[in-house]
Amino acid sequence: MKAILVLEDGSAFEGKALGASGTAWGELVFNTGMTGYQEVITDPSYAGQIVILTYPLIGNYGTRDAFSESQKPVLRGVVVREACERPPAGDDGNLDDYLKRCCIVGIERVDTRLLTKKIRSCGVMKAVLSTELDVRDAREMLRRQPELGSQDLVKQVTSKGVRVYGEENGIPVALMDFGVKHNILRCLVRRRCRVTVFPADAPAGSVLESRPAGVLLSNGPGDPKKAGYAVNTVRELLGKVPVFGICLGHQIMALALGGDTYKLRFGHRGSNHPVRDLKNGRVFITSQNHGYAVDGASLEKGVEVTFVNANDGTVEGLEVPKFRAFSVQFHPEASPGPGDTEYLFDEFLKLAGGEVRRCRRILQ
Ligand SMILES: NC(=O)CC[C@H](N)C(=O)O
Repeated sequence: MKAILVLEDGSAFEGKALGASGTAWGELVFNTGMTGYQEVITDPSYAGQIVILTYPLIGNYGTRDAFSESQKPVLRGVVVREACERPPAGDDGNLDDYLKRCCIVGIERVDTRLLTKKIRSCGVMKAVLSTELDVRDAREMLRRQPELGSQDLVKQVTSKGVRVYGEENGIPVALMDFGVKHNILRCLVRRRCRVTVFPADAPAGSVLESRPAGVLLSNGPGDPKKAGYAVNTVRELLGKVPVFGICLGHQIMALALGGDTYKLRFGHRGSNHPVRDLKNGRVFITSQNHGYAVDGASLEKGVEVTFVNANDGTVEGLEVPKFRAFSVQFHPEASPGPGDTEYLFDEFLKLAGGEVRRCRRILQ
């Protein structure tokens, strides 16, 4: 079956249908990771987006439940050069079957290099991916769609109620779920945390009532400014309990501290983005997936920049010693990508552990 991809700039591409049939529109972005396609496809931060996977062969080691970063993918579509039809035996099906099962439309046999270069020079844009429409109808549909940045996508992916993970007597950590990737939970549980997951609109009072030793602000989709309710909550939490923000959590923390965020032209999405630790000059290779960034010039005194992107100099990390709070734009939980910065969970637990000791002293 044939599929088409029509871009906001009027260009149209024809390829072979991959996954479910149907029509989807979204913001067209690209991810440069060579592996980890299932983790990318199931990352809730891609809500509302059609993702081009730039590595030319995708699906070559099949799919497995264990690779998923959420219950089900919420991205709108997938674009690849070539999808492997017959991955090695023992996997839970090929990419085509997987996307069909998840009702996600895709397209293959399109020039992903050309598409990526287009986005790199013109910036991210809206696109329609369809197995049903002709190019004219797809263009017409595209004209009627709102800007993605105008929507609160966190509401669509956050958990509905409070959930608890990990051992009963573990370090109590509260997690604000803006669209959390499973591996963040795994990284905490592996470190003997008892994680209480709160919906994005939970009030600060309820979070503090769980007596957390630290609060983790998760990754998530969309423009951080559209989650104003979460910014207010984080403003109330700061200073009362150690805070660690990851990606959207980092951006929300920056807004809560009075800073500003802006949209990048085409974002950072991939598994090999170098960041420089400003404390010691060390460079780490990180996993990234973001379209917005914190404006370094907007930060008030007392808010320190800890990491910068070694490619474009954008802000990659913040620290506020007086609030025992820090945050990173990249993904220390990786999945996909290198685990170089997983040590940041240990740093967080050192801050939180301090809190546990402090609480014990007060209780004695
Ligand atoms: N992975 C994330 O948390 C992404 C954060 C935000 N939605 C952005 O695109 O910048």
